[in-house]
Amino acid sequence: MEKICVAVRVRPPAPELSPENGSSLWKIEDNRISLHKSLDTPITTASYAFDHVFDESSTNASVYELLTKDIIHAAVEGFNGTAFAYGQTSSGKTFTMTGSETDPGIIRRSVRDVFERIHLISDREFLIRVSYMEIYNEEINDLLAVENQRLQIHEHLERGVFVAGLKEEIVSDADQILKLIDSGEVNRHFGETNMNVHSSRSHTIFRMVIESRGKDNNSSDAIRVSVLNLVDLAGSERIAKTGAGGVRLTEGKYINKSLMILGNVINKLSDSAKLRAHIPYRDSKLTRILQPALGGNAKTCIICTIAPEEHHIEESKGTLQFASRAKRITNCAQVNEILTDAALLKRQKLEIEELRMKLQGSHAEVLEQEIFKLSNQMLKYELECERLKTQLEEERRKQKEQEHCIKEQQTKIENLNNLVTNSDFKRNQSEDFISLRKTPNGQCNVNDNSDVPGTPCFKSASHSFVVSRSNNYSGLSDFSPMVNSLGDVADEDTWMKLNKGFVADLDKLQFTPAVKCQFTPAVKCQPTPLTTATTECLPENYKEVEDLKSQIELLNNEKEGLQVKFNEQVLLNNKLMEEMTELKQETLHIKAIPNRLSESFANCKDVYKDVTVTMQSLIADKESPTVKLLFGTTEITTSLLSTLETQFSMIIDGQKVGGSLDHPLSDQWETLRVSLKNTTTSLLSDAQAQDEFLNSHNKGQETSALEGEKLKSELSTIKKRYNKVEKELCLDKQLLEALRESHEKLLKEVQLLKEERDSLDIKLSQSTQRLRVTASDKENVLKDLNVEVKRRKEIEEEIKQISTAFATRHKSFVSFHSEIKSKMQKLTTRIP
Ligand SMILES: Nc1ncnc2c1ncn2[C@@H]1O[C@H](COP(=O)(O)OP(=O)(O)OP(=O)(O)O)[C@@H](O)[C@H]1O
Repeated sequence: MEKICVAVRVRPPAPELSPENGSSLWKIEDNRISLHKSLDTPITTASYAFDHVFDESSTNASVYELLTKDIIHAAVEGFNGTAFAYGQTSSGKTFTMTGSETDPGIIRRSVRDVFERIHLISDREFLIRVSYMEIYNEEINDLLAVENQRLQIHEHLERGVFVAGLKEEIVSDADQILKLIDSGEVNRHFGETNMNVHSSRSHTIFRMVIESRGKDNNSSDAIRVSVLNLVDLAGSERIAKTGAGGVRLTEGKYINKSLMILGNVINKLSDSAKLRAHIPYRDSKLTRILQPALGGNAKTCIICTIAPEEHHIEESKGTLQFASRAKRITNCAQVNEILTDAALLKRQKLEIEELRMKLQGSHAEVLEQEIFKLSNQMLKYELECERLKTQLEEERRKQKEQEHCIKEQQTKIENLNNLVTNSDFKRNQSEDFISLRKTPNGQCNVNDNSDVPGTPCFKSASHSFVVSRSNNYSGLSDFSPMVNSLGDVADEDTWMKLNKGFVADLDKLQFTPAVKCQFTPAVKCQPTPLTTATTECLPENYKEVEDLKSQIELLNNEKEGLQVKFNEQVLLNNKLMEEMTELKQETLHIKAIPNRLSESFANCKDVYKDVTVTMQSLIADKESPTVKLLFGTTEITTSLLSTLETQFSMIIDGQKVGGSLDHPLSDQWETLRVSLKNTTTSLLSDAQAQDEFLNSHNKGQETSALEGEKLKSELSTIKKRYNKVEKELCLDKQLLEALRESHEKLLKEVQLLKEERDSLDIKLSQSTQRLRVTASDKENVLKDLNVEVKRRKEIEEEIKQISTAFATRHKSFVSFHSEIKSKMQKLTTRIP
């Protein structure tokens, strides 16, 4: 484990502002930077120490030499490496990473240094690939291929986190890379703000993948692959100071948000491991890409840049606090090797041979193997747990999708039900109307005097036929454009919190309402045209409506069946979760075993020491060969015991211990137990023989007899202790056996559960398929119904026209009738 290397660099004051207050308020002494009030009084609360502090006169060459060089060299050796610049806008990040013509920055120096280094390594051959990307407004663009925009991040078991579709150029010399960088720079987003005429509006990541292998083509040689990331972050900015508006404002908001997430990640990582909760790497593309550099397996350095001007003091303090927290982060860098099968085999053989040499003639090997086996088992459990966890999460996601799908179906069915109810109601109305219009013998009584001029009034109760819109429609969410929803990010308060190490509540910064509605307009915004229809049913359509109704009932039944299956699936998943918890507990038990073994072993060591001390005290002639042999044996055994103790502590600390896995567990324990017993018994019997010998020679001498008694009692105490240790060992063995059995049982159960889950998965997918078919059926039904409604409307229109024509004709008939009548009256009056 090694800490991230953190340095601070103060840029020279801007020419137009210099000298603002005579001299800088920041004082640098060795690797410490502190804020001084005027008259040179230091402010104690604002004093920070880092790995390096570079003052205004420092050059990129010195920064590279002291901070980055080692990481670049390590990258050539196979370690992942990352260097990035962090700081407020215009504080000198790009100057540090890219540099100027006279003083090239870290990126250019690294490129040259990598090739110089490679030329010095004569026994390996190298393959270098480079890529250059930027994260602009939370979208990844390829700077080496402009057509590659909005690239996605993916995760792979072996490759880790990677950007899909990013162009990687294979290069053979430094100049080629520098040309590529120049071409990439052209595509980078820069913009002018009040703070910086050439301000980076995106985070850029220049990446070199360095692969190497031995030149002699030895099959035992592994391929080393390391990734070197050189990152120039965009600077945090206060909108009031940058005077940003329009595009610049949007960019500023995205920049501040991603830096805030980076700050959150650093905060969480700087907490002690116990307090550390979930690290929110996934909250931004930047933190996802930098994940290996932050708490991962890379060698990392951060250069935090600050502006010396007095009006930037608050921002500079924020940057220094960020740097202080970053300093607490530890990474676990290791050479990244890809081993071929042959290389792996050869390497393991060598390791085994080495161990054998080390522990030759001792039983420690058995213990070693045991330890290795145990650590392997633990690793296996942990991997299994991780895998099950991922599966479970996937399962839950599927469930949610299913739930969502079922809800949608429910809404549709409810709409259809409404429609059918509505149609029934209208049908009743129609029937009432028709029965009103019919004479008792079934004939239409259109000439009924009570209804003259007799136009049928289908609209009489039209308002009661209007069905209200579904909730889905009326409940459209108000969504604002994405940019406005980011308002929280860019305001100054939030910015200040960011700089003071405040952990932002990211939920506030989510785009949920706007984005959700943008992505699901079909679901949210779909109107339900049928339910707004104001139509009436005619008798000839009853049957069709009845058919539709029964179809809908069928669909409802099917939906209920699916719901039941879904509930079953939820239950099963819960069960799986319980099993997982049990498995975890088992793993904890197993993890505790090395501790217990270590204790038993320490006891064993004590007993052995007691035995040897007693033996030595029993022997009068210190120069005898027995004594020499005893001393020799004691030394060897003690050193062996110490080695084993170290191995145990390594296991407990979670380090890897080499060994072979050939023997079964119980055999190893048995061998150890027997060998310990034999050794101790032989030592004891020797000691007893010595005891008897001494006794026989000192017979009659009272003092010696007493001494003999004392020694005897000591020996019996030792014997008792030995028996106790032996029992403990037996118990441990039993415990291990029991744990192994329960683990096997659990594995079987997990297998069964997995099979069950798979079969449920299949059922679920079948159900989903059926649901889809049902949905399309429903769609068809809806279409039919639409057609029907249209037809009814047309009929209604026709009836209206007929009624109007009838009314006109009736009117003309009435007027004709009255005309005739008046004519007849006139004629009648004329007739004498
Ligand atoms: N150490 C330095 N020596 C000389 N000039 C510097 C130094 N650091 C920065 N500058 C100058 O200060 C100005 C701002 O620097 P730079 O563009 O590197 O800032 P930045 O932090 O990358 O800003 P932004 O985040 O807006 O991109 C530039 O004109 C740069 O040349």
